[in-house]
Amino acid sequence: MKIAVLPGDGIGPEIISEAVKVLNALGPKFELETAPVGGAAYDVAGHPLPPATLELAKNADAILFGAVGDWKYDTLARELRPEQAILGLRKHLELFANFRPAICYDELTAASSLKAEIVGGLDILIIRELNGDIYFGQPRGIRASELPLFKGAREGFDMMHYCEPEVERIGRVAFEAARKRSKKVCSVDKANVLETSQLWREVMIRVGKDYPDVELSHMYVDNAAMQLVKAPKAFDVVVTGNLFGDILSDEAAMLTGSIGMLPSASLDKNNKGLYEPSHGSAPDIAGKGIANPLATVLSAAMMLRYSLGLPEQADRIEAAVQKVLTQGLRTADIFTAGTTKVSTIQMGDAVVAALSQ
Ligand SMILES: NC(=O)C1=CN([C@@H]2O[C@H](COP(=O)(O)OP(=O)(O)OC[C@H]3O[C@@H](n4cnc5c(N)ncnc54)[C@H](O)[C@@H]3O)[C@@H](O)[C@H]2O)C=CC1
Ligand SMILES: CC(C)CC(=O)C(=O)O
Ligand SMILES: [Mg+2]
Repeated sequence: MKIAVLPGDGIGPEIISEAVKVLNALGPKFELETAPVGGAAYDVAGHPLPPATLELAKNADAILFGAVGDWKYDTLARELRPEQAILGLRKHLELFANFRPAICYDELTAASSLKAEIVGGLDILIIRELNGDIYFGQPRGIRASELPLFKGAREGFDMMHYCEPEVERIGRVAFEAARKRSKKVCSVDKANVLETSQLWREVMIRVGKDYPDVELSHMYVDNAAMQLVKAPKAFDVVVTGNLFGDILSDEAAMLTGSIGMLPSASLDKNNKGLYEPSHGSAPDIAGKGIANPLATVLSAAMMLRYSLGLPEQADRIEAAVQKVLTQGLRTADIFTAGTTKVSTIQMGDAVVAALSQ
């Protein structure tokens, strides 16, 4: 089984090293091939997603991705920015279905910024559409305005856009996922204002008729943002577009204690996938050895389950993560009084040790 390993920038290489360490300790032999991506690729090849990296990703059975981006690339032309690498991979490989499970481990309720009774036992699944919306819509750009009131002033514009089949396919993914959980889907949109969302809602209702056993509800995104911190356990599967899903999943991350705990899977229609933590490259803590590698380790577990057909190995990793948390080991982002602070590498080592305990 061939895994493309793309560490990227910032904390990317630090957290990927720990996930690779865990994969190598499992038993099954994986063929791991590493390639530069993001700013690291721009530095060596002049492009954030060089053809060789894209080829490797296309030909692998799965992709393990760290994170891309750094402030030092912020002045580059948009097409050369590191973020284009992850957007490009998602688009080229048609990874349209992004699974972001937000689970609050009992041991981490104190690490959440919310009260324990609000987040204790939380287990929700955000399903974010990943190939459309305002992130990919055309036209977009910055130009001189033609608006009478602002004529000649610079204006920025991005097209929010969804085609009916795009909404339908992510809707089906969400309903199927809900069937394996508590049979509830909440579709989040802004249908009171946006045409795109009106279409989104109409399609969700139509697709929902094929899943009479699943309860479909709808919520405007502003209310969803509020309900996520008010009563997050009222949700089960949340399905939403690219932009709203990006924002809501970072919000949900804090319910679990830290964004360093939130893994993700980005899947195509055949369950080929890219696996990455939900967070970014965290340049503010890069190189300090304090990043939490667990979101990446848990993403590797999702990879074994969804793309590589090794659910028992995925279970082993998840059980090992549970064990290190029970042992009281915490990176700085989830540290609370009475627990033991460990580095990125120590956390990875502890997960490896827990695999055989
Ligand atoms: N998929 C990707 O590669 C993504 C890349 N980015 C890029 O990452 C860069 C930084 O973006 P930000 O908005 O700061 O988001 P970020 O997610 O990188 O960081 C936000 C905050 O969370 C903390 N954090 C993130 N991951 C952590 C971890 N594993 N352990 C402990 N703390 C962690 C950071 O230190 C920071 O304070 C930007 O260039 C952005 O474009 C952002 C999101 C996704
Ligand atoms: C860096 C962006 C392209 C995406 C992002 O923030 C995310 O996927 O969570
Ligand atoms: Mg994001």
